[in-house]
Amino acid sequence: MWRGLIETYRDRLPVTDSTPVVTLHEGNTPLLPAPVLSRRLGCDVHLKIEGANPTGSFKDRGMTMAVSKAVEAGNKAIICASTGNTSASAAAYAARAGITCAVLVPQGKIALGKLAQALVHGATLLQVNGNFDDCLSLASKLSQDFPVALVNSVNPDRLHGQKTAAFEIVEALGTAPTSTACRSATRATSPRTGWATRRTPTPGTPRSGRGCTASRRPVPPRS
Ligand SMILES: N[C@@H](CCOP(=O)(O)O)C(=O)O
Repeated sequence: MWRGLIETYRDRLPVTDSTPVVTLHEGNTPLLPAPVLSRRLGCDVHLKIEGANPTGSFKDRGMTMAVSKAVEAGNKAIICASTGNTSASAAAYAARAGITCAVLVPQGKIALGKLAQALVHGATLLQVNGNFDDCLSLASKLSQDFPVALVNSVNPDRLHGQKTAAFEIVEALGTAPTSTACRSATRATSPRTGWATRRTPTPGTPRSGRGCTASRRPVPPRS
């Protein structure tokens, strides 16, 4: 049975035997061949279906790490700024860990379905009269002034979790892809995914011969 990212990739993550693993069995998402896009772009395109994660987004990859490490450090509460997916994920993992989750959202600028997920999982919602950056500054200040862990992707543990998508991609393809692309909303994830695919051992393939560029630009068509 799939036991979630931390158990699967613990040799490549900053965890020890004493790290409490907070998991909803995230990861192991399908890598779907995309024939229409492949024809249009002139190369083999695969789509990683991250919506198949427990709360419906790739954020769960990072959140299993961030919440596990927050609990390991003795935190009884986490905080995040969000416009949607991060709040749903943070709330679900906090509920799993039995700790408090506070979510700062820009008033009127959050996806309602995601807001509902956060509330259903018991998060405390603070609406801020400002934009996402204002929420993040406030969340960051609160995490400095109070014993509460910030779980936005400025938290390096989040990025360690999110890089695991690369391990799954390489395992599914049997080799590193030429290029990975993430939508721009995942600023922190794109370089980290490229970093990880470059460093994932691929049996039978010289590692140095397989480059991977994390890019937000489409892959140029083959001539
Ligand atoms: N669009 C994001 C904003 C938070 O990003 P994060 O990478 O810091 O979690 C969201 O889902 O709220």
